[in-house]
Amino acid sequence: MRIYKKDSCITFRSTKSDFGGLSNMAPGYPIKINDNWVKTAEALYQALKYPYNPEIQKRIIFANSPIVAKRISRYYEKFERPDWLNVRYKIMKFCIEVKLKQNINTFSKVLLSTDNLAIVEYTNDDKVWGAIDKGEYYEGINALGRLLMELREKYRDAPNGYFISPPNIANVTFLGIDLKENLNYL
Ligand SMILES: Nc1nc(O)c(N)c(N[C@@H]2O[C@H](COP(=O)(O)O)[C@@H](O)[C@H]2O)n1
Repeated sequence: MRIYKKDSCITFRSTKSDFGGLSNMAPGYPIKINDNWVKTAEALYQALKYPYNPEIQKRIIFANSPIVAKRISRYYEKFERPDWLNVRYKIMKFCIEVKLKQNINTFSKVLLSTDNLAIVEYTNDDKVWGAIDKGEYYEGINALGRLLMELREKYRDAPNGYFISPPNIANVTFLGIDLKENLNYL
């Protein structure tokens, strides 16, 4: 669990706020995977919970909004890959890396606009991906904020040499295509 003093971090929550582009729910950062457009990083992340079920993946990525994509995903929870809790951080890292790779000008601008401040996803109740309000500070694992900070450093260190690779885990499959073998989305 981490503590973030309010005066030394930037937060995001609503996709319409100043740093809203950092949210996985933010529109305007589409991702193309092997001829299939995925509207948000959230939809890609949710779809990758179901590598063995392309039909569920399609329902998720064709959802009208990322919130609905997440809701549909939750509905099919019992079909989630069994190792999901062990691989979810690597999958999330991959999703935001691809988001940056394919939206390099726009997303890098939002990311770099955070300077060196801590990035925190402020939530009401999700102390895993974000952090909750504790008065003068936020408290949570803030996994998404931390992955975004890592990504910011990686990109800032080598803006012209920003390369990514698929996660080093089994079964990263999207609509029947193994993303570790077919790399044309990179
Ligand atoms: N719908 C929603 N409301 C919030 O307040 C949130 N903080 C989030 N978080 C995002 O949901 C994703 C994680 O989903 P799982 O719980 O692992 O299915 C991730 O993108 C969080 O940033 N969502």
